[in-house]
Amino acid sequence: MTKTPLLDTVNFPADIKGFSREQIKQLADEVRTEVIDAVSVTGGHLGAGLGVVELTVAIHAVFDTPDDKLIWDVGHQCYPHKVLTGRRERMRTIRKGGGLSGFTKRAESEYDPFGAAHSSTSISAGMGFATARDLDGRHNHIISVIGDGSITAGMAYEAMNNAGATDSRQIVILNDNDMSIAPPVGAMSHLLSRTVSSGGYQALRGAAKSMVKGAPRPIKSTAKKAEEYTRGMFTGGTWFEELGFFYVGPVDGHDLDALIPVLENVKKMKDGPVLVHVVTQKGKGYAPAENSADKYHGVSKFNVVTGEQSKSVANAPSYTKVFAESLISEARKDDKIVGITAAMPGGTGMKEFGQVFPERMFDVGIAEQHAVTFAAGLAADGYKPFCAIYSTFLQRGYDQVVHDVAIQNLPVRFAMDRAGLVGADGPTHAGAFDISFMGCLPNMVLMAAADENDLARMVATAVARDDGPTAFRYARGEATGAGIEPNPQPLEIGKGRVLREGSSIAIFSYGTRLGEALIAAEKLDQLGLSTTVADARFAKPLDTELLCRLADEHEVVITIEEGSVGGFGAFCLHALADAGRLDAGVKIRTMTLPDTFIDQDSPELMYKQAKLDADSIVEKVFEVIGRNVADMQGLA
Ligand SMILES: Cc1ncc(C[n+]2csc(CCOP(=O)(O)OP(=O)(O)O)c2C)c(N)n1
Ligand SMILES: CC(=O)[C@@H](O)[C@H](O)COP(=O)(O)O
Ligand SMILES: [Mg+2]
Repeated sequence: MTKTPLLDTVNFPADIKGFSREQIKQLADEVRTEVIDAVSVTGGHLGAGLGVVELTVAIHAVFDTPDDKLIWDVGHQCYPHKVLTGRRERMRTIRKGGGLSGFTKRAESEYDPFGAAHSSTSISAGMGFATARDLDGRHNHIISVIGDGSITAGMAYEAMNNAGATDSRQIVILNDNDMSIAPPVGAMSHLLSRTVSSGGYQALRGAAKSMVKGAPRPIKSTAKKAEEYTRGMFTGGTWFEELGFFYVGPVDGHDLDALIPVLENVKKMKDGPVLVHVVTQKGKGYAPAENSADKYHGVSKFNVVTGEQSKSVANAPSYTKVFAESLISEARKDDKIVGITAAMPGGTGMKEFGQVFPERMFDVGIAEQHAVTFAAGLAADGYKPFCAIYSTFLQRGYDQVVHDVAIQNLPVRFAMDRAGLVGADGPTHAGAFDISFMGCLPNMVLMAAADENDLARMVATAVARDDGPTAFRYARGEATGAGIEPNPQPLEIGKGRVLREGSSIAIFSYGTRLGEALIAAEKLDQLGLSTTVADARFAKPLDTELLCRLADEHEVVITIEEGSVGGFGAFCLHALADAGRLDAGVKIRTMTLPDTFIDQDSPELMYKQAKLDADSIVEKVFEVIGRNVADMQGLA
């Protein structure tokens, strides 16, 4: 007998109330189908969401969102949550310009009480909500859902350490799918694996419902403590119990007959933090995802029937690939070179490096703070660590960059991928600030690659620099197609390059806006404004000699960068001021990312919105010389 579709009747979680257990199971199946279909059209994060379909439906069925606060860690798994919270109709706009965010976002829905995208924040945020509730005398529930990868990051422990010492009710659901983006690493992962593979868990699986049926806070009787430890020894919960959490689990996260009673009982618990250990499968319910190594963590558009993903035609290698191959080439000549990643071997290219040098590649888990100081320790003892962390995620380890690397002047090399705007991941992932936050540090050498050849040379430059820290940034995606010279040589530190000589306008570029600068120069030439284009290559030390020459020999100087205010342009202004060039009245303008956060779109459209494209450069020049394009066209 065909079942009446239920998802069409569910706009918000309140519509699930009153559903029978069988209807809830059917709804979960329909949500899974909906997510697969939507992501096949949009691309995006798939595996994580498929793994929490049942958990999402169960949470919304048992708890009363949005009064009960549901906080997703990272938020890449929130697509089922968005389907059930009034956003089903917009799912096919996800990660598109003007569309839904690919992560949870406060501004988007009252069902998203806290935004995410960077991992491991949910328990801290949850404790904030729980404390506010307690201070207000309210009684709503706070539920944080954090993955087994995300719980390896330091701030998750900071939060558990704090929460575990209070009696404030907070529910932490540990979504354990034995995956990060890559297979998980570290002792916590081993602990959780032991838990789930233990005979105790297997034996308890059938008893999950009764395990906490009406379970009050553990009576501190010997018998009860013995039972707790027994359970803990079987199920690994002891570690969490010792931190002050009432541990429940492991529970099969796809078995709604186990999950719902557990959550209903947890909901009745009266005081203190509870950790519910839920075991799920990333990619669950979609064979191409279940059978893939990365469980379809992040996908492009795909054929639902075959699972085959659409491939974009690349005319040039990605910057990531150029970095990986350059580092491998350098490491063949120098056995002191080691590579470090914080749970992103694939995205950073460290996976390729590790395939060639398995004993010299270290994946430390989602632990950027640790990654930086781990690298500092290696550098202090004679190694050449390349710490490959996306610009945005390096923000998580910034004090370690200052305190453990820069102050001690240790030769750590920072490979900052995803510099600038990154497109679909939006503002949380933009590499917008590293020029500012790295360039202000004494001892730091800071570079930006404008093409693949310069990236290869910057890797060589970083290898060669042993007398202090070096950082270099490069963009997400495809390089320019300029090619790479054989045996790329180190750059002369602090020296830029001039790509075209003019006499009226000078564009001083840092990073991959160089391409737009060259296009703008052609346009300006045609309009009678002879234009020089120079690539700074270094934001620190700045090529002050070249900059002063540009200021002395041109009417207008424009600086441009894929970074926030307070970066390359600011450094240029400092240098010109100190060299007395500003007294001389040179007309200088700095083109940076706007002092706002830019929502997701294609990178091209985002840079147009940021006014960092060729037409905007031309516009800026005309603004400075007080003419409009029409006048000048008359001159050309
Ligand atoms: C601070 C930070 N570092 C790295 C990332 C990149 N990242 C996104 S999801 C993910 C893996 C998360 O694993 P887990 O929490 O287990 O979630 P799952 O994908 O398995 O559901 C990583 C490393 C991030 N979002 N934030
Ligand atoms: C959710 C998350 O933070 C990662 O999956 C990130 O989206 C990867 O970014 P790239 O696609 O640029 O590697
Ligand atoms: Mg996981």
